[in-house]
Amino acid sequence: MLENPINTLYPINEVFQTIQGEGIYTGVPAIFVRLQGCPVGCPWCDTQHTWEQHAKDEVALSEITEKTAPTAQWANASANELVMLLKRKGYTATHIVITGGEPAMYDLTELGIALEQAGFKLQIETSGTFPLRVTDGTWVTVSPKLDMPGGYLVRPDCMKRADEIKYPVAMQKHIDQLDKLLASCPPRDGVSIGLQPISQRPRATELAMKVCIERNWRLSVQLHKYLNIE
Ligand SMILES: C[S@@+](CC[C@H](N)C(=O)[O-])C[C@H]1O[C@@H](n2cnc3c(N)ncnc32)[C@H](O)[C@@H]1O
Ligand SMILES: Nc1nc2[nH]cc(C(=O)O)c2c(=O)[nH]1
Ligand code: SF4
Ligand SMILES: [Mg+2]
Repeated sequence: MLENPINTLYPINEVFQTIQGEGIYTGVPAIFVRLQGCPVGCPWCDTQHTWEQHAKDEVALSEITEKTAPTAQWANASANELVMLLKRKGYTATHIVITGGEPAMYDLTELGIALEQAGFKLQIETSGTFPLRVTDGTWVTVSPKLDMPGGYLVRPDCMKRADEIKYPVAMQKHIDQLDKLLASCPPRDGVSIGLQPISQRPRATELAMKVCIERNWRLSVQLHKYLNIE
């Protein structure tokens, strides 16, 4: 097999334009490209329809942009096909968020180069459990996943590459887990750390606010869920 295949195909679950609802870029208009497939298995994951990639769910790329509800359907697209699709759609956002599923399962270099050449700024949302293959200019948001059923470990190299850490929390145990991770795999100096309450639970939000104030960390509330947008 070629080391660096040209025309990598990416399994695309959905493409849509909205407002970034999480992390440092909250509020920024963004095009989301959601890739299919994730083996990490977070029990509270809000995109479980992306976990499995079944052949029976493969559809044409044109069907992906017409989705009106979340489904497990996906379509293969090359980086160039995706750029052409974005141009056809006439989106106004210049910020692209590659998410999933777990997008770091795929080599995103070719996709990043094509999108950057087309004038877009890239951000990836990742659990930090797969080696990152992204362009140097890609903004990397690592949302570490610890002790999840899939048994994947957070990688120190992902923690070092992170431009932002965004940790989902519901209880004190999660803060303790994060503290341990930060001690063993420290991010670079000055990297923003944010806490994201799991599923808008009031107790989770209270805990996240309290710890953010104590530590001078950022709160990430999944703005899109309060606004009822995608
Ligand atoms: C669906 S994941 C996809 C990207 C990647 N697999 C990851 O976990 O970062 C996108 C973001 O949503 C967060 N997330 C997923 N389910 C959530 C939930 N129920 N409440 C809060 N955040 C959630 C994840 O932690 C991650 O930051
Ligand atoms: N509006 C909006 N913002 C988001 N930020 C990260 C998301 C994701 O699913 O990765 C997400 C999402 O699904 N919608
Ligand atoms: S790693 Fe991300 S996509 Fe995968 S189960 Fe966890 S939150 Fe969901
Ligand atoms: Mg989401």
